[in-house]
Amino acid sequence: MAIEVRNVSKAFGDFQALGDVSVVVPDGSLTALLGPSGGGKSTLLRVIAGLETADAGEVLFDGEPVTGVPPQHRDVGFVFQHYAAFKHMTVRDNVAFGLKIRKRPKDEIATRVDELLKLVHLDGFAGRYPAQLSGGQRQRMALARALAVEPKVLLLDEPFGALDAKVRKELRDWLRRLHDEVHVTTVFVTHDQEEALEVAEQIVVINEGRIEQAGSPDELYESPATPFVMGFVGPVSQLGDQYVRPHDIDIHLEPVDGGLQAQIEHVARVGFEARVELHLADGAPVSVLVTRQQAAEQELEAGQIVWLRAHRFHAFAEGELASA
Ligand SMILES: Nc1ncnc2c1ncn2[C@@H]1O[C@H](COP(=O)(O)OP(=O)(O)OP(=O)(O)O)[C@@H](O)[C@H]1O
Repeated sequence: MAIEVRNVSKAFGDFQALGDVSVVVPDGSLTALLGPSGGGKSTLLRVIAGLETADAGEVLFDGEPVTGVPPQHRDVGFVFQHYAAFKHMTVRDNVAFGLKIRKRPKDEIATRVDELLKLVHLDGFAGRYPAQLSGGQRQRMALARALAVEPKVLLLDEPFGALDAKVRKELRDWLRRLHDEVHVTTVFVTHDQEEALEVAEQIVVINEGRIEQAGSPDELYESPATPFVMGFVGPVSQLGDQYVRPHDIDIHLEPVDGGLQAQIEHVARVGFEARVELHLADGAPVSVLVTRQQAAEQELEAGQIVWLRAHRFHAFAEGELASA
């Protein structure tokens, strides 16, 4: 199901959490709402779910306004960061819950729950209780439970936020594969740019209640609309009025046309790359990524004076860099 958010505003008291937000989530897509804490991501997700009412604007599901439709009638599955499982119920019963209250036939429930447990790789865990699962397994159970009633939309609010880095990474890959299998329109909230870039087909960058940019991971990385987006989706340095990715800067040992003089502070060799930290004449820090081979050929070392010139850069009329 396609979702359209049209000119939605939402204030809490005199605080504007969302200001005239418009965004389209294509049918069957996997979309990330990405941005810093307090930017309005959860509020937007909750407005889509019907858990918050917008002050102005509307949400449309497949072209139909859903204003006034309560959450339970919106056909959405919802998973939060801290998933509240029924502790006294087994994994099987937790997943079956939505189907039971919809009074589906018993054998249909059994078949569907088996399918879902397999889908989330918990087939061996049906008889366990939530307390006997790891955090990652519990979130997978939450997803199975949300998927059980075949929602048209899956809304995930930092579903892996409370888990450690390694488990998050596993679940990310898993969510991506799951989406390839079931294709339900999915919107997930994250403040982690790597998570958004790796998992999502579309990323909506939200900051201070406004949409900075919506696009594919490549579009955001290659053609950021604002300095905020550029800084939020990847490392960036400023050379005069140019915003530059570290791998788009060339280091020259002699002065070059348009080159800026800089001094090397530190050279760190990481894998097959070398990260060169420098500062410009005015003291501004710059980070450059070169191949290890280039660092060796140029004999780059701390203290050295070099000249920097970008072979690719972005310039913006206005705006400030995000500090991600
Ligand atoms: N029920 C509420 N009452 C008052 N203020 C609220 C309420 N819900 C959210 N806010 C405020 O609205 C702003 C946006 O909150 P929201 O949760 O949407 O941000 P977020 O981008 O999801 O941030 P986070 O990543 O920290 O969850 C925040 O400043 C928050 O304090």
